[in-house]
Amino acid sequence: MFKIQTLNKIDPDGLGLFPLDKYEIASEIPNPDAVVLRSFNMHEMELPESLKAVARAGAGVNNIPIDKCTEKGVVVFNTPGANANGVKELVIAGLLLASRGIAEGISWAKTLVGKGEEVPSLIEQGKKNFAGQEIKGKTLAVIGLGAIGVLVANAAHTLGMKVIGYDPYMSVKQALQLSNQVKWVKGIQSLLSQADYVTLNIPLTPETKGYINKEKFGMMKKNVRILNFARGGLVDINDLKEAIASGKVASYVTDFPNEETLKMDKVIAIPHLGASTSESETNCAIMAVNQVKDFLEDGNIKNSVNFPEAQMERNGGARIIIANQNIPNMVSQISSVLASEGLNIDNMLNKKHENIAYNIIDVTRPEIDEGIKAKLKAIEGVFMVRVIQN
Ligand SMILES: NC(=O)C1=CN([C@@H]2O[C@H](COP(=O)(O)OP(=O)(O)OC[C@H]3O[C@@H](n4cnc5c(N)ncnc54)[C@H](O)[C@@H]3O)[C@@H](O)[C@H]2O)C=CC1
Ligand SMILES: O=C(O)CCC(=O)C(=O)O
Repeated sequence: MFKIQTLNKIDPDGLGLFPLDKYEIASEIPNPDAVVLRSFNMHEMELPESLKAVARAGAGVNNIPIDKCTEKGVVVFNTPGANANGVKELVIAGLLLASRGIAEGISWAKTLVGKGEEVPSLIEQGKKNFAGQEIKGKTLAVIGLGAIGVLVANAAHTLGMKVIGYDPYMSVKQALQLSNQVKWVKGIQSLLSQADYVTLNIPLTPETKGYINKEKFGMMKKNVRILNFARGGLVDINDLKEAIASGKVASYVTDFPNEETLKMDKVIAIPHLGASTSESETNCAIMAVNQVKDFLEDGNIKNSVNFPEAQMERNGGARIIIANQNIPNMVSQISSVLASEGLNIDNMLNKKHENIAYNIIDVTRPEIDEGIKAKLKAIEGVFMVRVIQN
């Protein structure tokens, strides 16, 4: 039986893919083989020795201690693109919220409760306070042309915006999906100096923390509107406060409010709703669960952020999976151990990601002695071994 711990509510269409004759699933469960989560912060959590996989039903993995997981041989998965359309739609709503007094106007209209027959005329008198601008013809700068950024860029173009994008690491797959009407800009200064609107669609990492700061505000035009549906930590909040006070920033729409931004003028705070649609939740959960199953049952890896892609058809025999440091002479030491046990390698895959090598080895015997694990683990540089019997 595999044990799955869920740290957030995971869509039942996904969780239902774990067959109950093979899997036990609970929010609290001793010795889990895998954790499935959304935004739960795992940084303070002790990682159980039994843990083999962590699956983020979503894109951002800044809530997961990736380095700690890697050291322990725990494979971390995410679900690239599975919620991108949900976020794109909310970013488009954000463009409109940043342009018109929609949020402020709605709050004001509610204050008229009790005014009876005067309400229609009060509405007509008060609406002048909430007038805005149209997005057509304005320039949107998209920072991060990944799954979400590309969808936002293409959609904004169809709404009549001039769209420019910046992503020094854009993948070929994303480049092929980007409309040829979106202008790819090489330098951040050039990008920001043209923008009426800026949308952030990059991950939060130690390198991108405080990415939008005093220096970047300095590159922007007056009255710029900023959309942050990526992570709160990407924006330096003290610098934002100054930029709002000086009139540089006309509106900051964020899916990640905190105590400070909630109190600030010109901030529209949304309670992290980017991926909160039934479609996104289902897509993410299905993808996360399928990836965990494939890993636990067959050692295959798809969409991991810390391990290489590795998929190999089973041959009907037992399978050994081994993770080791990516250093010379490992494969020959591993095969020597297997040969000394009289095991014949039928098929083998060796893949690398940064300083990790991952091996899938199928042998002809249907079952192998678990004791072999100790011998393989004793090889210097090997940090994870699993035997999957047929
Ligand atoms: N509000 C919400 O509910 C959601 C928020 N997100 C956030 O949005 C982020 C992006 O999501 P996806 O587009 O799905 O991820 P993705 O991985 O497909 O795209 C991220 C893109 O950012 C680029 N990038 C990384 N560092 C950069 C930098 N310094 N400058 C410019 N580009 C850079 C990458 O090359 C990549 O193309 C996630 O990491 C997550 O933090 C994602 C999903 C839901
Ligand atoms: O699960 C959620 O609602 C959060 C989605 C998100 O922020 C992400 O996928 O990075």
